[in-house]
Amino acid sequence: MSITAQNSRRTGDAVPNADTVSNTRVTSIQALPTPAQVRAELPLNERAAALVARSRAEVEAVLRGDDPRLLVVVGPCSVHDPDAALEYARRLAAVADLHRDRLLIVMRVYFEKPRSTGGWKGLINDPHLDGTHRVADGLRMARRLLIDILELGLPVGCEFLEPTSPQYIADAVSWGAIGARTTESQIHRQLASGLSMPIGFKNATDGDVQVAVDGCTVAGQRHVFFGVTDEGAAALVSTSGNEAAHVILRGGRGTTNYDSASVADAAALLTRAGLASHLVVDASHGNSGKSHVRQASVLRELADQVREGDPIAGVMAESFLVPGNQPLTDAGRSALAYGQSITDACIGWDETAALLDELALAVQDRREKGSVVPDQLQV
Ligand SMILES: O=C[C@H](O)[C@H](O)COP(=O)(O)O
Ligand SMILES: C=C(OP(=O)(O)O)C(=O)O
Repeated sequence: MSITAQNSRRTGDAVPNADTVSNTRVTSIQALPTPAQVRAELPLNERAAALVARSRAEVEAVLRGDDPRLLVVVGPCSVHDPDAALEYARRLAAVADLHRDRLLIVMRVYFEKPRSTGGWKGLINDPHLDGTHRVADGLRMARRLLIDILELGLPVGCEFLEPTSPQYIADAVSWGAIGARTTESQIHRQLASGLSMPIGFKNATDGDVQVAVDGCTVAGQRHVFFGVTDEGAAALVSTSGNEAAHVILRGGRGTTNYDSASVADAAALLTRAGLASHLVVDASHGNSGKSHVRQASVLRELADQVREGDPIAGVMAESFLVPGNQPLTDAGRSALAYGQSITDACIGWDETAALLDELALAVQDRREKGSVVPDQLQV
């Protein structure tokens, strides 16, 4: 029986039956192409796979303190226009190459947006920005863009939100995040335990860091949970645990936690949990009050903290071609300015390039001072 038929409230039915009690609030269910189909349409070539494998290992080495560089995850808050994201990637690839001895730059390429109170949920969920939710198009557009960016020699980082979306794209991803709104979710912790790349857990939106530490602990364990096969059948997934889970400090509602004392407090929580104390700090979100202007000054302060030897293995920033952000209105894509965020405000390209220079100098100074991130001593 079709969902529509199941949903019809048959007022004449005196006795509920299996059809009338199921899916009463579901308006449609549509099949998607399977992960295997989308991956076969848009395969990862050997060069791209080698870059993914190498950059995942490099990120892990930076997080352990075995690689003295600073991880920098930088890019738009969200991708809404693949052409603009690719133009950004071309510019970033050149800068990443310039700073490759001091910075390990991973482009932030976020396709899934967890929203506080609703709104556009990202390119995969609504790729045409018009409420049509052509998710099959979104999955293909996302995968195409990841492959194009890898072709430039640039590794990519994503947030993982839908539990089954990684099967469509995760082979092209070198670093991942579980966001502040899902960091306490068992489903996302289980997911992280099976993901192939290092995964950062954000502290919660209220600023609680312990939930992110717990996220790392749980993601490090083995799990068995519901999933789908590459061919789209219901399945049981067993995982080995992700030993490269780490904490991302992103501030909270009205509070920041990027300063040296907060970083030290978080490192102590990790040590108490028996985890390595390496950290990533997000200059955006709660740490900047979502102001791109403030975000740039937070990054400058973080550069000083790196220089002084704080246990900061990586930083994150939201940056795009044009500074600031713009609303997505009913006029949709046609009314948007090119290269400007439609979610959080981003630092513009010129300032981003200058900030990356400053971070590279800070890493150089840290090295010359001989200070190292603490895990280099502990692991
Ligand atoms: O990074 C993006 C946003 O901060 C996140 O998706 C939440 O956005 P919202 O608070 O505007 O919904
Ligand atoms: C939603 C994001 O961050 P957070 O989970 O820290 O709010 C994001 O980085 O897009």
